[in-house]
Formats: sequence, structure tokens, C-alpha cells
Amino acid sequence: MFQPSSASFFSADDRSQIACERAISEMRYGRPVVIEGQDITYAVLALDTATPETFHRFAALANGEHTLFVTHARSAVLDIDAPSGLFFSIDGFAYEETTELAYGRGAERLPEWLLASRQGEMFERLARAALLLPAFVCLAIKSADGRFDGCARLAADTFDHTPAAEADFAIVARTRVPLKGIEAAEFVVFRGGVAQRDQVAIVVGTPDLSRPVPVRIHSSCLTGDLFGSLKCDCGDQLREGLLLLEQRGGGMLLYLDQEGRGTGIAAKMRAYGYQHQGLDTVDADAVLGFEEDGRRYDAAVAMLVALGVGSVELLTNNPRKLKALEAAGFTVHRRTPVMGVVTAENRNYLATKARRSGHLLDVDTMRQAAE
Ligand SMILES: Nc1nc2c(ncn2[C@@H]2O[C@H](COP(=O)(O)OP(=O)(O)OP(=O)(O)O)[C@@H](O)[C@H]2O)c(=O)[nH]1
Ligand SMILES: [Zn+2]
Repeated sequence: MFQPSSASFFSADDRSQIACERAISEMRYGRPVVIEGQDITYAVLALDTATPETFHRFAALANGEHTLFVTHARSAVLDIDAPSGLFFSIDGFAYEETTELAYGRGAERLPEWLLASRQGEMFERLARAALLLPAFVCLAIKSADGRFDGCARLAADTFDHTPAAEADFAIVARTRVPLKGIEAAEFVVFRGGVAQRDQVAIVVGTPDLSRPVPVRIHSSCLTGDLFGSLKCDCGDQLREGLLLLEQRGGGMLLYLDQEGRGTGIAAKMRAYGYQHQGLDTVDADAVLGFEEDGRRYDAAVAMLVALGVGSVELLTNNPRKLKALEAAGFTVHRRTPVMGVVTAENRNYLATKARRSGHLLDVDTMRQAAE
């Protein structure tokens, strides 16, 4: 018979995990959340989902003591060196002025600021988990401050517990889905991670698990994968990758729910807006407060383990994926490049990835090969 290990359904770790999930959900609804630190407790409002009305309500309650948290990447865009981000004093700032300061290109006056300490990294991770821009209106409060009664609360160190949750994935369904040109494809659906979103692995053929398994780890790209956007090479890589797996006699493609390098479709479209103004893919993300590439591969690791894979041939040009798998204990037997087609529209994007993000791409050779 099942014996509960304690009198309560939830363990302490469960509780902090739940607090975190609730806070993320509340943020996406545009409501303030209380974050209890060892030294300071903050009420925070994610600017991405705030409205002028909620912003001004928060500001009025704050009596001018509220600040704007921005990340290291955003601080650097504003020419300030702040390793863990910083807090701007925004007393008297209107909503539009604050959003401009947080992720616009025309911030006219920089108010006084204070460096953030470790809490900055926590704010950044929270925003990433919520798929929101990493900019928060903050107010230091006493833990029992009645002004924020009813708000979701979480402990600042909650994220120290989440890596386990990020890697907790279970298979919920697997079934055959024949694809164009690939008769033997099986979709294996996993559920888990912080947001319990579903992720899919596509097993092509019958890979020999006793040998290095050909694996492609692909981050979702709605525009490229589905609509054939000319701005990137993702759709080509997706289809090329699957065909390559078939040619190898079997392999696996992990289709990770990491739109926009994990920033989400909304942030990616904002970044495209800045790219139309002439910024490259790295600088456009930085204006929005994002580091160059903050993707984690815990889900990929968990999926490969569940599928019985130990050693891989990795189909990628991205050395970070290689490092992530090696750090998780996989043997990367070899790396095979996956090339899309170079076009006038994606040439700069690919060149930026090679030049600034360390991708192993020789864009000129690719273009000549395509001609
Ligand atoms: N933020 C941002 N994301 C982009 C942009 N263009 C494409 N993406 C995203 O970048 C990711 C591309 O990921 P992957 O297909 O894993 O490719 P990769 O990291 O380039 O590595 P390999 O293809 O394995 O060499 C997808 O999540 C896209 O949605 C952009 O300009 N800005
Ligand atoms: Zn893409």
C-alpha cells in the first residue's frame, strides 16, 4: 500500500516549485508578484505584461520609491557595466518613458541607478521561464506589506531548486507519423520542465543504440520551420536534418520548445523589428535585455536519456549544443554540419552567427556551393 512519507501532499521542494509556477503564471497575466529574499523582499511587475494603468497603480502605491530592473545585456546597451544588471530610479517616469528605458532605442535621460547583486540573475531567469522581456518594475517592501496582499509569493532562492524540475521529463505518448520522404518516423511526446510544456522527439528508422546515434537538436522557429521565412535557415535545417537521419539508417531529432533562442515568439518579433532598423540578431536581442544565447539543454538531455541514447553523432553547427551534451556526460562521437541554403535575406544572419556567436559556418563557401 502507498505510504505517504509525510502528513502533507507536497514536500518543501514541491512547494517552492509550485510557488514559482504560480508566480510565472501571474506575471504573464500582468499582475505583481512578491519575491522574498533573505535581505530584501520585492514586489515586482513585469513591464512586458504591465499596462499603463497597472504601471501607474503600482507607481502610486510605491510613493516614488519604485525602480526599474534591467539586465546586464541591457545595461551594456546603455553603456553601463553592471554584471548582474541594475535598478534605475524611475520616480516620476511615465509608462512609455519606462518602456523606452527598458527596451527601446531612444532612452533620452538615464536616471540614477544602483547595481543589482545576485537577485538580478534570479529576475532574469524568472523572465526567461515566463517568456517575458527581462525588465521589472520593483519595489522593496517589508514581507508583510499589505499593499500587495493577494499577490503570488515566492522565495528568491526558489530557482536554486529548479534545475531538478527542468530536467524532469516523462513520455506521455509515442506513435508512428509517416513524413514526406521518411516512411518510418515515430513521434515521442515528452512532458515536463518548469512550465510542463510538451516537447517532441522524432525517431527516424530504428537507430542502433549500441553505436553513436545520429541526433539533431532543433529549437523551434515558427517563422522558418512552418512558414518558410527567408530570414533564417531553420526550415531547411529541419528538413535536411531529418533526411540526413534517414540516410544514416536512423536517428533522432529533438524538437525543442525554444522559439527565438528561448526568448519566445513575441520577443523574437520585437527583435525582428529592430533588425529591420539595421541591428544584427545579437544586438537586437541585447536591446531587449537578452544575452546572446541563454538556451538550456536540460530537456534535450532528459529526452536522450529516456530514449536510451549514450553516445551521439551530433548534427549541428552550434558548439554550445556540443558542450551541453558533453557536460551532461554524453560522448559526442563526431559533429556533422547541417547546412541550409544561403540567400540574400539570411546571409547577414548566418554571418553574424559565425562571427559573433561562434557557429561553425563558412557562409561564403556555403553560398558558392549553392550557386
Ligand atoms: N532571438 C532570435 N531568435 C532567432 C532569430 N532567428 C532565429 N531565431 C531562433 O534561433 C533558433 C535557431 O535554433 P537552432 O535551429 O537550434 O539552430 P542553431 O542554434 O543555429 O544551431 P544549429 O542549427 O544546430 O547549428 C530558433 O529558436 C529560432 O526561433 C533572431 O533573429 N532572434
Ligand atoms: Zn529560424
